[in-house]
Amino acid sequence: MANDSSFLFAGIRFDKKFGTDIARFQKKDTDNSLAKIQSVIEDEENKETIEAVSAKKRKRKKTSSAVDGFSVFRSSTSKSNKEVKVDDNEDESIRLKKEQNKQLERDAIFRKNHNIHVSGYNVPSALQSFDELNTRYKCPSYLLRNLAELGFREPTPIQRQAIPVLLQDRECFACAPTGSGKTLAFVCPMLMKLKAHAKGGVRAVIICHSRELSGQTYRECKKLAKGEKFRIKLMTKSLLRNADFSKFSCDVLISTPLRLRLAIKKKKVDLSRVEYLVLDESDKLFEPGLFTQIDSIIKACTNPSIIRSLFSATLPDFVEDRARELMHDAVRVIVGRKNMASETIKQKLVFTGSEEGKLIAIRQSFAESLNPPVLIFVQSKERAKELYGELAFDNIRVDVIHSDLSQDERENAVDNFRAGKTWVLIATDVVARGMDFKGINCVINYDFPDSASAYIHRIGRSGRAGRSGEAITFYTEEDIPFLRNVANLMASSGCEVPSWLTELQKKKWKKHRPNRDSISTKPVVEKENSTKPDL
Ligand SMILES: Nc1ncnc2c1ncn2[C@@H]1O[C@H](COP(=O)(O)OP(=O)(O)OP(=O)(O)O)[C@@H](O)[C@H]1O
Repeated sequence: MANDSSFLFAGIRFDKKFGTDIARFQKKDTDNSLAKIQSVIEDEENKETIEAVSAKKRKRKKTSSAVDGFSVFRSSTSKSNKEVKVDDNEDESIRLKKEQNKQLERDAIFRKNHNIHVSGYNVPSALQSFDELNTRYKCPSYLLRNLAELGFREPTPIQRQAIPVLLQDRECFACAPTGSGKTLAFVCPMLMKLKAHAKGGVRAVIICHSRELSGQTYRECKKLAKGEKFRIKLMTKSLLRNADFSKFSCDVLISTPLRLRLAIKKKKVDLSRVEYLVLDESDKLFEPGLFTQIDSIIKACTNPSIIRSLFSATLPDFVEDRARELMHDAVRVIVGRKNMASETIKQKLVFTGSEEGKLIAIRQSFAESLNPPVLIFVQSKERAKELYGELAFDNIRVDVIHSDLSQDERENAVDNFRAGKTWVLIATDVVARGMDFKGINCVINYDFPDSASAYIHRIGRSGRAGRSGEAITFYTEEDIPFLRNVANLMASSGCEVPSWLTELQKKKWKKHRPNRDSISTKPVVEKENSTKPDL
């Protein structure tokens, strides 16, 4: 089964470019207004009703004319009961078919208005509102209350479509822009399906690529589950070390791949009863470094009725292939276009000439106007330390996060930045994905990102949940071969890009991490002694 993908989408046409599934509406639709489209449907409905009535009249006329001269008022009772039954059944099935077609049309128009594209057999209608969670799926009141308390009034497009898909026990792989609410899109149906706490091993698993994201997802789950006694666990170092996994039981377990794999191998955690498995940031999880761990987790989840889902803001073809190998009868949900930067972010490219130029540019820009919070990305932990060493004494509340720090230090760095105690956070790609720092005003790519997905995820730390944001990308001579790739991403998300940029030569973007000159301007001895000041 693993390698036979064709049956997964049996009965559907898999349109990678999504052009055809909306084309027929584009033909009719010159004005995007839903009201207008709906009135067209209603007109169509009226027309169909009128046609159906006249057809019935014609039919009746035909029946009566057939008996003309015998009795003009001859009623249908003159037909045998069997004939009447066949007629009624036919009418009923025509009516049902028409109703189904109308619903499909309404669904397609609704999706088009919310920029949702789906592929898959029999995809459930998207949610019109959170109220439908109750009317269609009997959503428990604690969850509706929590949604309201969190201020979530309307579902986001990914939530509108992915929630009903998962609630109808369909596997799903989904791609939606950064900051568009994917976490709720998988946590909400998971809690609804689990219903209440139950004993019996691990019931649901969410895998996140980093400890920071696992912690954040854990907190989001807790917020959504408030008021219901679920056992939600985060696989921390101490849990991994101290738990008796032979008796381990929880409703939702959130973990990084490495920790869960260790728990499977060394502690024999039992995942055979897992009913829901979510791979968040799935393209990252399927990268070579993590794939073996993910593979062993997937294999350990042996429950035949498991529902698996994959979510990310970037969905490369190799992940789609994996998803099709892995999943049964899956629904593919794409919001907007695949692999696109969020449209709410104003993006800029700045030529700095050299490494020195970058430092001058950043100092100048902070001196002119520093509008915190600002997140700065560099390509390695060494460079993060160096830049921190430069900015730490510039009278700016700056901190740094990278993988050499202890877990506590990493958590403190994130918490202080979230709380506004830190204005500028220097980071490696360790926080480029998934992290929800509310209200980041600006992301600076101090070092050019090494791939399209790195660019999309890094800048996606700003402009979240419909807010606006800004992203500035520094480039030097070394980055010019890859400039066009960023320019294309900028253009496709609606930013103005000078034409010379998009006319540059095309170059395949393969992990671009050149050896850059040191950021540090301090002599070596002083550099070694520089410590991190308290915030
Ligand atoms: N329906 C909603 N209405 C308003 N805000 C929402 C809604 N759903 C989620 N949010 C908020 O949107 C923000 C982004 O959500 P989330 O972190 O789930 O995004 P994401 O799509 O997973 O992003 P990324 O791709 O970067 O991981 C969060 O602050 C979350 O609380």
